[in-house]
Amino acid sequence: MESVIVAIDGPSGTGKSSTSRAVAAELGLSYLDTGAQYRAITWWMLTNGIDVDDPGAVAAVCGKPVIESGTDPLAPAISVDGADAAGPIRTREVTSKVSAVSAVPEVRTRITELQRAIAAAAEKGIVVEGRDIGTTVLPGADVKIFLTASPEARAARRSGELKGKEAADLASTREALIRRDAADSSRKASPLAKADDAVEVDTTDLTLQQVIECVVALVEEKRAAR
Ligand SMILES: Nc1ncnc2c1ncn2[C@@H]1O[C@H](COP(=O)(O)OP(=O)(O)O)[C@@H](O)[C@H]1O
Ligand SMILES: Nc1ccn([C@H]2C[C@H](O)[C@@H](COP(=O)(O)OP(=O)(O)O)O2)c(=O)n1
Repeated sequence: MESVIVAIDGPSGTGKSSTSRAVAAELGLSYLDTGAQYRAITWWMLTNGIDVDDPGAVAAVCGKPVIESGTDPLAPAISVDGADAAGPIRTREVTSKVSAVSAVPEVRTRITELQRAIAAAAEKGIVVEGRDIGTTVLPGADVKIFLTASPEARAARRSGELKGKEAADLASTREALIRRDAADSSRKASPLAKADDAVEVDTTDLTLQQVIECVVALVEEKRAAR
């Protein structure tokens, strides 16, 4: 069967990661979490004392960290300079700084190159999730999905994931999420946006299973039409 490239974009908490992993696993495709790559480079900047609010300082060193992404949807993995980074990239500190780092054009150029190389190497095809996959990274993707959901639904999903010290109340989770979406949507370099030819799926009142079925159906429809 010919390889297929699926781009899944949308704001935080719309279900991109869960949907992408499940669709890739079901269809035997590779999987790439591009948000994890931006989180990894942000984590490296913070660990190395770089002032992440200074775009010049970020641009000057953004070629240094070696970022490697696993592409098995059943075992998502990310490492920085050979060290497992899956845990540290999910802290609230990284989450609060990732929009500033990912707005730096030099960072985007570098990470976009990595993403295209990974997609090109995926023999059976790949599901790539992020913010600008359908518009910029892989504009020729076979299937493009743009997931949305109400801020209330997204905040409820996100705060359900946070535990212990990191747990925040619903209102502050909602505020942080809205702030990050606004930053990601308004930056100059490749902002969060729906591609003109993407299918928009509002997941507010859908179960995860329904979203997965919807995306699998769109991919199978595309394959059948070839
Ligand atoms: N349709 C859905 N209904 C309810 N919960 C969902 C749905 N889709 C995803 N979730 C849950 O919401 C949380 C955020 O999903 P995730 O896939 O990480 O979103 P994103 O990658 O867009 O930020 C996860 O805990 C996930 O299990
Ligand atoms: N293709 C992408 C993917 C993520 N980013 C940036 C912007 C996002 O706020 C961060 C983190 O993305 P991630 O998908 O991990 O975020 P959430 O899982 O939605 O919390 O990375 C980006 O600029 N471009």
